[in-house]
Amino acid sequence: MADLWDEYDHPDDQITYVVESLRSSGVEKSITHEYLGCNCEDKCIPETCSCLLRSGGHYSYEDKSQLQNYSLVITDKNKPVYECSPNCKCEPSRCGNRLVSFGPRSNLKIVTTPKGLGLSTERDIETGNFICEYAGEVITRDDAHKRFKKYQEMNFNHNYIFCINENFGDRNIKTFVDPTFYGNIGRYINHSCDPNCLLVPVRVEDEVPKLCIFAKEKIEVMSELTFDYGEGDGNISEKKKCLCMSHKCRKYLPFDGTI
Ligand SMILES: C[S@@+](CC[C@H](N)C(=O)[O-])C[C@H]1O[C@@H](n2cnc3c(N)ncnc32)[C@H](O)[C@@H]1O
Repeated sequence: MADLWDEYDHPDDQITYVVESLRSSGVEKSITHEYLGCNCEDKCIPETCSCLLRSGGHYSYEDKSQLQNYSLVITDKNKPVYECSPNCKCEPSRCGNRLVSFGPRSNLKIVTTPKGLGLSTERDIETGNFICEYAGEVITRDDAHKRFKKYQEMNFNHNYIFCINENFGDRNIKTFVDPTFYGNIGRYINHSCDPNCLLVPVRVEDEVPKLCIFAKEKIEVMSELTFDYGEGDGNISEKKKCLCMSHKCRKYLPFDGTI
């Protein structure tokens, strides 16, 4: 966290900009550090790198110096995606398994939309490219419920609390992120029932995933970036009318009734 920086800020100074998610103390206690990282002496390749061998995805790229052009390729949906981390022995400048830990892409812009503020791009984006993390406070399920109720009582216009629900075999993992007061540029991404982005949990250094937004398709300059809040079982929200205007619109914002 200490070295990470990005070029963005919030238009509202009541919101604190954080470059990556912060963990509330209740969440910190549940972290296990069983896996320490790979022992690759040179670059990491899928056949030998222990991070890539345990990962459900890898990045494909032409030129290691062009991070913005990396694309995520999911190879096994039943495994979490793991990036190499400072615990790994590989040389960061040669390792191709590090992307989201370097922060969001450039040329993102906060815009005004009928859904409130939104996020758009001032440059074309290719399929699979990384956009940014949906960063905020990682909170417990209990806290998510309490905060949601509190924010409703305070008549907040928007709900930012997001729950990602992952299933790996018998294992179910729910991660709750709240960027209401501490968040990054990702908190402005609106929902669409026909989105151009996708949320993928990526693990760097620990088992609490970063909620990472990738381009689902080629995105043209000045397009609004959206993802489907319902994909990972979605945000915690009241039934609110969806304004995505797509022909696939499901009429209401997704609501996660399972949490
Ligand atoms: C993560 S915030 C997105 C940024 C927000 N629009 C803002 O102004 O800060 C999620 C909230 O934005 C609004 N929103 C997002 N997508 C929407 C949609 N498709 N239709 C209507 N409202 C939407 C809802 O109020 C939702 O609770």
